[in-house]
Amino acid sequence: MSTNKQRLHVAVGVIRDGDGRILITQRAKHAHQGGLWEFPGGKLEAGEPVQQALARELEEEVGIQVQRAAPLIKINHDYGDRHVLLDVWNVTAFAGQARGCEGQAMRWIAAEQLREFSFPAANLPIIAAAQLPHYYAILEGLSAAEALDNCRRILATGIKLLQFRVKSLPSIDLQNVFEQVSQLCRQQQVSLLVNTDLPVDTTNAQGLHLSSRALLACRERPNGYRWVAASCHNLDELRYAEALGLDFAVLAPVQATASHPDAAPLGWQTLTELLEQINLPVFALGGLGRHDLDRALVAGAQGIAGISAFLAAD
Ligand SMILES: Nc1nc2c([nH]c(=O)n2[C@H]2C[C@H](O)[C@@H](COP(=O)(O)OP(=O)(O)OP(=O)(O)O)O2)c(=O)[nH]1
Ligand SMILES: [Mg+2]
Repeated sequence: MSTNKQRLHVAVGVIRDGDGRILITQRAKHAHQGGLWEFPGGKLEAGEPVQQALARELEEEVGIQVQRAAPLIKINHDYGDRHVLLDVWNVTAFAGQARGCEGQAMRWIAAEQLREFSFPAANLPIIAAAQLPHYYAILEGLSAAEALDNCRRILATGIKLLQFRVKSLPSIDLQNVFEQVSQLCRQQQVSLLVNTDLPVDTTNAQGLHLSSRALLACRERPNGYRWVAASCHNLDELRYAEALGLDFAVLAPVQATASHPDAAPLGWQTLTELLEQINLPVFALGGLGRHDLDRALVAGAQGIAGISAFLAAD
C-alpha cells in the first residue's frame, strides 16, 4: 500500500569546483531511475546522521572528501514504487580528484547546462535551486533618480538576481527607468524579474515576479520567461506556486519589518515547517540581512530576499 510505504532518506551532493561547475553522474542502467543523470549520493544507513552519509556516499561514489557543505533544498517525492526524501547539500570545498568509482559516467558542467540532461522527475526543483544564487534583491525607489541610484548600489554588491518593483513612479518615467535598469543588469549578467503589478513592457526581462494576488489568478505558468517567481505568505500560496511549476517563491514576513508593520512575522520555526511541506526553492523575506544567510539555509530556505538589505554590503 502506498500509504504504508517507507520514506527513503537520501543524502545528495551538488558538488562545485573552483570555477562553479557542477558534478553529475549517470545512474546504473538497472538501478531505480536507471540511465538518468543524478547528483551523487545515496541512502542513509540506520541511525546515520545526514552529513555523515553525504561524506560516506561521496567518498564511495566519486572518491572525494567533503570539507564544507551547506543545506540546499529538501525534496519529498513519491515515485509510486518508492517514496524518497532527497536531502540535498551544496558541497563547496572538498579534497581529492573526482572520478566515477563505480564505473559510472561523470561530467563537470556549468549550472546553465543542467537543463540539457535528463534527470529523475524529483530533480526539477533541485536544478532550479542549484542555478539560483543565495540573494534576491528587490529594487524600489521614490523617484527615477533614487531608483537608478539604488540599482547601481545593489549591483555594486555583486547581486545576480533582481526584482524590479519601483511602484511609486509616474508611468511616464517607469518604462524609461526600467530600460536603464535592464541595460545595467545586462552589462553585469544580472537576471532581472519584473513585478507583475507594474505596467511595463517586459520584453527585456528574464523573468516575471507574480504578486500573491497575481499568482492566485494564474491558471498556468506564464510562458516565455527564464524565471517565474511569486510572493507567498502561507502554505496554500506556496503549494499553488509549486503546482504551477514556478521556479521559486519568496515567503514573507519572516521577521518584523518596518515596511509592513501590521503583518505578523512567521518566525524561523514556522518558516521551516512550511518549507518542509513543499518542493520549491524559497527566499526568506522581511526584516533580514545578508548576515542571516546561514540561518536561512539551515531553516531550509534558498537564501535571503530584501529591499534595504542589499543597498550596501554588510
Ligand atoms: N543520489 C541521487 N539519488 C536520486 C537523485 N534523484 C532521485 O530521484 N534520486 C533517487 C533515486 C533512488 O531512488 C534514490 C537514491 O538511492 P540510490 O539507489 O542511489 O542509493 P545508494 O547510492 O545508497 O545505492 P545502493 O547502495 O542501494 O546501490 O534517490 C539524485 O539526484 N541523486
Ligand atoms: Mg547512489
